[in-house]
Amino acid sequence: MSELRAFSAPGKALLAGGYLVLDPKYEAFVVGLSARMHAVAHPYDSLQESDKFVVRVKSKQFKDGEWLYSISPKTNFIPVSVSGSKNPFIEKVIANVFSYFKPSLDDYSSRNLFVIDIFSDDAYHSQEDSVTKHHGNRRLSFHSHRIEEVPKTGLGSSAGLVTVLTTALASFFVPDLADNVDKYRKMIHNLSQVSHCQAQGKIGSGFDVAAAAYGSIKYRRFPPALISNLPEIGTVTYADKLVHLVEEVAWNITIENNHLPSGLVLWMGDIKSGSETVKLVQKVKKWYDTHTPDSLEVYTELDHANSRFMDGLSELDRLYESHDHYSTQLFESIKRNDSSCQNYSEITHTRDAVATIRHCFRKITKESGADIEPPIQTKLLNDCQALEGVLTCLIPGAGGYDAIAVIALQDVDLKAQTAGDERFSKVQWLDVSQADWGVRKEEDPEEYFDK
Ligand SMILES: Nc1ncnc2c1ncn2[C@@H]1O[C@H](COP(=O)(O)OP(=O)(O)O)[C@@H](O)[C@H]1O
Ligand SMILES: C[C@@](O)(CCOP(=O)(O)OP(=O)(O)O)CC(=O)O
Repeated sequence: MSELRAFSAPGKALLAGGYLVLDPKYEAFVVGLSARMHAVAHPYDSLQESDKFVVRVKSKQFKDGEWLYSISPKTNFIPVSVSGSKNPFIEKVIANVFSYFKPSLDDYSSRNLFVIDIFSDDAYHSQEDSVTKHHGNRRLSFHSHRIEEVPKTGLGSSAGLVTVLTTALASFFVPDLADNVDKYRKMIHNLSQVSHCQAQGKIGSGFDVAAAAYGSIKYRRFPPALISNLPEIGTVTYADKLVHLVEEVAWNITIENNHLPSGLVLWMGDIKSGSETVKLVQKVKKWYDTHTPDSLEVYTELDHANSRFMDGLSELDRLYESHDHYSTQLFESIKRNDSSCQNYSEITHTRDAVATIRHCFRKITKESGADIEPPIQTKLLNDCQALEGVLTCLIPGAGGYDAIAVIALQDVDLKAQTAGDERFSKVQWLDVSQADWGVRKEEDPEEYFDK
């Protein structure tokens, strides 16, 4: 490509289906966020040598944020770090995009250097030890530490990175990609799932990658064996098997557009102290296996409550759009958040479903030792639930100590309501909102750079 082009992919919040979504039996609801990961692909450049490709990925907001990989058809597209500095997510994206397109060096002689800049929005990382600077027309935070050392807020930075980098790198091989992201969305999604799984060590359900590719969705995962059955990267059969998996195989996945009701918005509260998803998942799995058949009953109850929660939100969405007397009264009653809410089945259905979800998670917390909704979070959520304009609130994703998610009317200001209130002193409201759209082209790539 002879032109600069920019893409972005959203962060995520898993509102329903934590833990269950690891099993293809259950559906989850994940919301795409306004915090986005960006990749700007530069025009083709050339190396002195013509016996390899080089991919240079720069992430200048982080100390030492530059990774240089060489890659060649002669070694079956195994990326080799040139600078010595490695980033597993970037490495797997390069391996898979090259294995998928199998470019020949002859076709790319004198345009075999691909340069991509990564930019990430503030909400992904703790802003301590960072300086905000204007960069082109954008305000970006620059950190004094390496990417691995900067605390995360849990919005899915690696999934955003993998998805947007896959898109940007693929645009070197697909001339019409930049103007047709939709046409290539499934390919981008499937390739990104493969790379993310390989880099992460095959732990996750892939909901974060699916949200990065598609935005707010109802999601059911693919069978994990699809990816674990691939041969090793660099083996002679890898590229063909990858193409077959991305293009031909039925993934048996559910991805359906789904969003928060109009008139309601998401608030994400960051609680600074983090939780480790991998450890929580291990404890929950152990609890599940040692508590059958009761654990299956809890999962079934959770699954039904998740569906009722999603249905309740859809009902509220339909009502909001109707703008009739009933719906106006209903939304005013959420605004007051007083006993009148009891008169509206749409509100009580949604709240009862969330109460059941939270009850089940507290039960699992107690029996497994995995702090999904520990008492301190219960108290915080109960305090949030009583705020003006709040429909409902819960712990997103794997839960733990790191975040809360609140669904509230669009014109209430939780920041102002909770300011100076000791009960909320640990909560930092993130500057994010729901944003339904998945990976997409950004119209003005020049605006990322100083003129
Ligand atoms: N802006 C970025 N630039 C380069 N690499 C990034 C960036 N954001 C995330 N990563 C990669 O993703 C890793 C974090 O992934 P992970 O632990 O899965 O966190 P998350 O839950 O936010 O996805 C980082 O250590 C780094 O390798
Ligand atoms: C337990 C889970 O079902 C949900 C975890 O959701 P989080 O949003 O907490 O995830 P991380 O950002 O990876 O920490 C695991 C999964 O589905 O991958």
